Amino acid sequence: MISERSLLPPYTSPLTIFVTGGNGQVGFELQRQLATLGNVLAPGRAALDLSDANAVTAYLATHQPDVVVNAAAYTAVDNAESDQAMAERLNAALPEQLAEYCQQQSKWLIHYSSDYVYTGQGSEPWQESDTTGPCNVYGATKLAGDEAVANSGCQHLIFRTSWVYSAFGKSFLATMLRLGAERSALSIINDQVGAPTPARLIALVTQQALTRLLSEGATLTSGVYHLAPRGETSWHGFACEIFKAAKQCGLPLVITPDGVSAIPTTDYPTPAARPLNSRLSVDKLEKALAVQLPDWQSQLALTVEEIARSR
Ligand SMILES: NC(=O)C1=CN([C@@H]2O[C@H](COP(=O)(O)OP(=O)(O)OC[C@H]3O[C@@H](n4cnc5c(N)ncnc54)[C@H](OP(=O)(O)O)[C@@H]3O)[C@@H](O)[C@H]2O)C=CC1
Ligand SMILES: Cc1cn([C@H]2C[C@H](O)[C@@H](COP(=O)(O)OP(=O)(O)O[C@H]3O[C@@H](C)C(=O)[C@@H](O)[C@H]3O)O2)c(=O)[nH]c1=O
Repeated sequence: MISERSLLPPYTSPLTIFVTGGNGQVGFELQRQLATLGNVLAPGRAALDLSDANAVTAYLATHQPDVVVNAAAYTAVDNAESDQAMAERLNAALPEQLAEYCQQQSKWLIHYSSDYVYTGQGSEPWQESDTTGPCNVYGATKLAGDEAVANSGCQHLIFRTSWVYSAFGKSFLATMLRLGAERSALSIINDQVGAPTPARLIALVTQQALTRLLSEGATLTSGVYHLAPRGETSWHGFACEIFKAAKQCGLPLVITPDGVSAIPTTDYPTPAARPLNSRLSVDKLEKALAVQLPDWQSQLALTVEEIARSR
C-alpha cells in the first residue's frame, strides 16, 4: 500500500524543480509533496503565461530547472471542442517545448496525461502499450503531447491518470457536492467506467518516482505509466459514494440515495464525446515502484474528510 510512510528518504541535493500548473489540482499537491526534494518553482498564470512560447523559453533559460514537472493543461473537455488552438498549445506544444529543453539539458520531464487518449471501446483495462484513439479534441491534444514527449528523446515519465479530483478546484467531486446540496434529484451516467483519482495520490506517486530517479543506481525507465487507484466504478457509482462519504462527514446534502438516478450516456448529450471504457491497468506502475495502489473508495473518503475539516 502506498502511503506517506512508504516514501524513501528525501534526496538532499539542492534541486530546482519547475512545476507548471501549480495552482491546479495536481500542481497544488505537487508543490506540497515535492518541497521535500528541492526548491519548487511554481509560477502562477500572472507570472508566466504558458500559452506564450517565448515567455516559457525565457523562463527556462533564466531558471535552468533540474527537473520539469508539467501539471498544466487545458482540461475543460467540452470547451476544447470550440477552442482547439488553445487546447493544442497547452496540451501538445507546451509539453513538446518542455521536452526539448529536457532533451538538450539532459533533465527529467514528468508529464501527466489522460484516459481520454484511448478509444473507450471494450471493457478490459487499457495497457500502456495499447493502441490509442481519442474521441474528442481534449484527448487528441493530450495524445499529441504524449507523442511529442516520447519522440523528443528526453528522459521522461508520462503518468496517464483518470477522473482527477481534489479538495479544491474544479472536478466532478466539487460539482456533486454543490449540486447535492441544492437538488433532491440528479441523473448521472452509469455506462462510463473508470477510477476516480485524487490529486494527492498523483503527487505522492510522483514524489516517490522522482526520489527513485534521483537515487544513484535506481532503475525506472522512461515511458508511459498508468496511475489510478485500484478498482472501478461509473460516474453514477462515484456520485453515490461521494454522497455517502459526505453524509458521514456531516456535509450539507439535500439529495438522498433514491434521488440519484442512473442514466446511459445517450441521455446526457455534451459537446465533447466521452469514452465508455476508461479502465487503466496499473500493474506496470505497481511493479516499477514496488507499491500497491489503494482502492478508490478509501481515497475518496480521505478527500471528503479533508473538505469537511476545511469548512
Ligand atoms: N482533471 C482531470 O480529471 C484529469 C486530469 N488529467 C491530467 O492531469 C494533469 C493535471 O490536471 P488538473 O490538475 O486536474 O488540471 P487543472 O485544470 O486543475 O489545472 C491546470 C493548471 O494549468 C494552468 N494553466 C492552464 N492554462 C495556463 C496558461 N495559459 N498559463 C498558465 N497556467 C495555465 C491552470 O492555471 P489557472 O489555475 O490559472 O487556471 C491550472 O493551474 C493534466 O495534464 C491533465 O490533462 C488526466 C486525467 C484526468
Ligand atoms: C454534472 C453531471 C455530469 N454527468 C456526467 C458527464 C460526464 O460524462 C461525467 C463527468 O463529467 P465532467 O464534466 O466532470 O467530466 P470530464 O470533464 O469529462 O472529466 C474528464 O476530465 C478530463 C480532464 C480527463 O482527463 C478525464 O479523465 C475526466 O476526468 O459525468 C452526469 O451524468 N450528470 C451530471 O449531473
